[in-house]
Amino acid sequence: GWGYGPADGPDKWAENFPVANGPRQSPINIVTKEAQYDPSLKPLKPRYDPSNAKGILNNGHSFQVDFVDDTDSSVLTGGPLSGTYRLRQFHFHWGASDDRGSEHYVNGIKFPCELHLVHWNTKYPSFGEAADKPDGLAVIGVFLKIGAANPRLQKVLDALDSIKTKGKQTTFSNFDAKTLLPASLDHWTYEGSLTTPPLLESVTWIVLKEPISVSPAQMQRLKGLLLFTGDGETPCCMVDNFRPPQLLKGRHVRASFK
Ligand SMILES: NS(=O)(=O)c1ccc(O)c(NC(=O)NCCc2ccccn2)c1
Ligand SMILES: [Zn+2]
Repeated sequence: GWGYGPADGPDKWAENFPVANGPRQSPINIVTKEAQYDPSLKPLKPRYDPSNAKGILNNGHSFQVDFVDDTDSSVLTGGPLSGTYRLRQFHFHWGASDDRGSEHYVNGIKFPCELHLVHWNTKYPSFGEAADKPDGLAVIGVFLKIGAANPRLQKVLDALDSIKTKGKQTTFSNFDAKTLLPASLDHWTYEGSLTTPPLLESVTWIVLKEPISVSPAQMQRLKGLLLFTGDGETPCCMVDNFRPPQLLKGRHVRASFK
């Protein structure tokens, strides 16, 4: 399988996933001066139902909180999107130390962590069907910066102790993903891809300008997760699970704000 180490990491992904060298790969470095304000972008409208939260899973390269996505009760509309996108899961990327961890950069600045809220276009019958269509997915990226402890993260962090190793999952109910979003929904948007294999070029990226806070102690708990291992193998810490920025290849980033 793929991972983030020297033998199976981002520099090796093109061997099994040639789209890694494609025209709309993610993440990217967002150069804010080159992002054009687009007044036609509508306000972003995340409408999430906390009762759709289902479970939390250690998938071996991150952990994700999964949502029931068989109705339109937790959806994203607006921004650059036409149509309705259903919330499927959210997950994080982070570093071994706080000087790295995010996938997107802003003017070359890295954040210690980045949250991704993954949605799929309901014009398709399922996530799997949507995952390889050019307008199939929409991911909201939220930067986390070191500061005051973020009480909204606590419930997620408290669940990590029960999913220490790859494949472990546990129920995770009644969680409002909207509480993880910052006050402002100002964003940059561009056409990109999944940032992990299979690197499908199906994602409309919506990267929020305003970060949310995370304390050093809270970051520490993320780093305590074990990954890339199943039970019984030598445990190693799940850290540095981020892909570096990819070439723009002629793409334009739009801004929803002046
Ligand atoms: N990091 S990201 O771009 O937000 C992102 C979002 C949703 C995803 O499914 C992935 N990647 C991921 O889950 N890869 C392994 C499972 C998979 C996902 C899609 C199609 C086939 N197999 C990455
Ligand atoms: Zn991600």
